Amino acid sequence: MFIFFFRTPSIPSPSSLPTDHSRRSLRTYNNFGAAWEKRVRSSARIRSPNGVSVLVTGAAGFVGTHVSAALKRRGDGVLGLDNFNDYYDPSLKRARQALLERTGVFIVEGDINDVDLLKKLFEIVAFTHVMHLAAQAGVRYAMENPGSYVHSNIAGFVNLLEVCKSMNPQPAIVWASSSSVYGLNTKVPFSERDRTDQPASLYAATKKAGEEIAHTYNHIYGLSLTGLRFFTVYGPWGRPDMAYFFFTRDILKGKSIPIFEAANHGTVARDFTYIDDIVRGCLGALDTAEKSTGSGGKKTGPAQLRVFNLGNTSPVPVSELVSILERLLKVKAERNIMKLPRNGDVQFTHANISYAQSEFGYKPKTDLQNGLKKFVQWYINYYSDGKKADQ
Ligand SMILES: NC(=O)c1ccc[n+]([C@@H]2O[C@H](COP(=O)([O-])OP(=O)(O)OC[C@H]3O[C@@H](n4cnc5c(N)ncnc54)[C@H](O)[C@@H]3O)[C@@H](O)[C@H]2O)c1
Ligand SMILES: O=C(O)[C@H]1O[C@H](OP(=O)(O)OP(=O)(O)OC[C@H]2O[C@@H](n3ccc(=O)[nH]c3=O)[C@H](O)[C@@H]2O)[C@H](O)[C@@H](O)[C@@H]1O
Repeated sequence: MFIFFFRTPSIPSPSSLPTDHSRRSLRTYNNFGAAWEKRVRSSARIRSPNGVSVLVTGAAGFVGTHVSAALKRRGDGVLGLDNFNDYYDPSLKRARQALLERTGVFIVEGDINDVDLLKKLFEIVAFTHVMHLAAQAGVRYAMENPGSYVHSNIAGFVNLLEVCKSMNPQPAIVWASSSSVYGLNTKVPFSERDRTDQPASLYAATKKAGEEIAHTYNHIYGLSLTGLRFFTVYGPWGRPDMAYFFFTRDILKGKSIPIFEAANHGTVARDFTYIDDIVRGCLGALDTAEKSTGSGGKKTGPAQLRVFNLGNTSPVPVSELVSILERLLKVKAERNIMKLPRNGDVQFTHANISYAQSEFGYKPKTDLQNGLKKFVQWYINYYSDGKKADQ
């Protein structure tokens, strides 16, 4: 029996989303006017004595919004860049944009593949850092739209690095890799020294490729590069394509939810990590990033190259995630236990975070129960007024 205690929200399911991520040209974005340049400058203005100026790519995304807001709060100059693609409900990205605008962060609408736009942004602002979070995320969608992963995670990353390497001075770059690079690795907890040559999805393969590409640009051009392997991040303003988000929606709708199980009733588990912990990790990585050592495409000495796990260190079975949601939502889920399909998912993840702990004191503080409580509160509040719920 299902108990509905408020209006059931409805958001699009990932499978119904369009697969074409348009590549609009620079001109269609309405960039480059005097008013636009003024907004760019104002957003990137440093407001505290030790502040830095950061270009945040993927700023209208889940992690990008939280990181941009945190940087702005402490007085850094922050400029966002996002192409607002329709992988999931773009109105959620617009709502995050509105939230950031209220704090003084401007998001330029554009693609990281647009070299002219990137150069223009660096011409206006001498960014000290790039927080690169723009990517095609999601492990399962890679089977539907592989090209979008190549476009954003490989071509887009290379484009961004090409522009950064030719700057004088070059910015330091902190960017999002993924726990998915551990792929079929069975040694737990996952350490940065473990093998990452068995990706289970094209998404993971593009993130692993990103780590190798980072090595090349560090080696040849002296770019300072820090990759962050996030572990299944969740929280308010999250991503509708992720299980905790659409499980919430479907439990409330009374729709059955597919829960994956490994062979012989093996547990599928994730090291779910709360967004505030990830934000602290991102800022720690940024604050300890050393300067790049090149300028105008020429390296003058060795530069920093790092990769960190940012996880929670306590994996939780997906069935337990569902039980927590049931308690928080006060609704019983209709569970459809399914064999883990070969769809890009791995059976479990578990982070060893000692490296991030030693380098910048990373220490996750929020357990899944408390983190989901905050997510559910946000979800109910966000969708309760009928806001764009039926797209
Ligand atoms: N959320 C997680 O659990 C998780 C885990 C591991 C790694 N990551 C990585 O962290 C980063 C942020 O993830 P998220 O969860 O916030 O995802 P997200 O999809 O919410 O954010 C990514 C943003 O980048 C934008 N974008 C995509 N391609 C672009 C392009 N070519 N040009 C400009 N903008 C583009 C999207 O519109 C989106 O707003 C991604 O690199 C993702 O791969 C996320
Ligand atoms: O940590 C990471 O690197 C990755 O974390 C998440 O990927 P994932 O852990 O697969 O997160 P979800 O898609 O939310 O899945 C969470 C769990 O639910 C399970 N699941 C998912 C979907 C479903 O229908 N049923 C189900 O049981 C998955 O097998 C997985 O164990 C993000 O979606 C990726 O972008 C990110 O790179």
